[in-house]
Amino acid sequence: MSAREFNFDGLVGPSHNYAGLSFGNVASFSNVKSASNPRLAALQGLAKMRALAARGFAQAVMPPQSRPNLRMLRSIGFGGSDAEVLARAWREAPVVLACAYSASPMWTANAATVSPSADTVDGRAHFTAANLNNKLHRADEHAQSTRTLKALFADEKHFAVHQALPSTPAFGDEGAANHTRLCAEHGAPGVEFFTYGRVEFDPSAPSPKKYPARQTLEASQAIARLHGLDSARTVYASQNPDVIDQGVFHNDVIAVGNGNVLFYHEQAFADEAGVLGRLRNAMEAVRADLVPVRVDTREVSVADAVTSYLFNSQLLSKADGGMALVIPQECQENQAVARYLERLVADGGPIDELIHFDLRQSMRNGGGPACLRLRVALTDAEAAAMHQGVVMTETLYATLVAWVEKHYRDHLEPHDLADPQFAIECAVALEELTRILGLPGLYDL
Ligand SMILES: NCCC[C@H](NC(=O)CCC(=O)O)C(=O)O
Repeated sequence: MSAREFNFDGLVGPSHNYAGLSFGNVASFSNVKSASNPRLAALQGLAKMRALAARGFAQAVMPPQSRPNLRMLRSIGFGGSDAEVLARAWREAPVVLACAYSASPMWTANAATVSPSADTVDGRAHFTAANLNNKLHRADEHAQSTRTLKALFADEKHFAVHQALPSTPAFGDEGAANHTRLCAEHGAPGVEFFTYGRVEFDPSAPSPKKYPARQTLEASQAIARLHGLDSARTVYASQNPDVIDQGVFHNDVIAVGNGNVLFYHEQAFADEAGVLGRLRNAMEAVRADLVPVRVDTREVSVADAVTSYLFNSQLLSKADGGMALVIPQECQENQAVARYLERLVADGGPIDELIHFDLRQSMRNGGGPACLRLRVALTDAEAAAMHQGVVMTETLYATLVAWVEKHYRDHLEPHDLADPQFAIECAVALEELTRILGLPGLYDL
């Protein structure tokens, strides 16, 4: 059956800020407490959505989550009126207040793992919201992610939306950032490729020493079961723990796949040859040949990959049969990466075009083009059955730009989070957004 891959990009929320909350994510740590520009962040994200939609790629928008997360603050003992909760949290636990204000749901690659209907036993598209339990500021996202996915993909004839896995270290799950689908074409059965950083019940398995491994094998296996995947077409691979310790906190910082192409760094996996062998075998079952595009360390070091986010790119199939790599402009500012990319598109391989965007506001928190989008391959019938108000069009783009310009601040510093007026501003903005997107009751306020 023919299908198209929709990219659901996260709309950056009005409280986008830099709080250094993600230990192991180099950019987040280095920009702690610097001033952010939520308006610019949202406009940069929207510009990417619009440009890709205008090129004919299927593009949709995923709404932000409601911030501040007063429910979380109240659950840990901050009481009284909303203003009192915020004032006391600011006084006693400013980092926790920043967690309650994080706009991190903008990185929708972490919202869920998605298995298209061509891969699942019941022929429905399956979604499991990621519990993101490794970080306080992200650990509550799954509740709204589930709610949002249920609102967008409500038709149970076509879609199954699962609750997040139990929120315990054994089931650490970061969603599609550690999940890749390889296939001959989006509508055909594919191979689902899960990467993990740690195995809870095998202490002898490789794991990083310095930074946390956010995804476990047990979580990936649970998702494959929930989605009803065929074990012959499901591959698990350990990330290389040494690269996690160099800032590769998600596999999508060092590898990206699309169609039958896997673009990856030679140090991405603990056992490169074994992984490629298993992928090749699994792909035989779907009559597709794996095309690995391997980047050697002598061409691009892991450090250059982490600062430029070369692999946190989107790899998109074009109508002409080629593939475009959607990269952040940091790739062109890094000499080794820029030189590599020139050769890549000239060498006659599957990737023949570069599309670059200024996503600096997101990049400063460690989120590149790939972090900002959730891939959902949908047949025509499924695409017609999902909520239509989020599909990116020129009209929606213009409406959202006007909405951002009306509601978003262009300068946000840590102390602004203590201002009760700011919480009201955020609530008013999202209330209007539910009307723009035609999603009344989206938020459980
Ligand atoms: N897929 C990209 C995710 C980036 C995200 N950054 C953050 O949450 C940084 C937030 C801050 O530090 O304020 C993370 O590490 O999970």
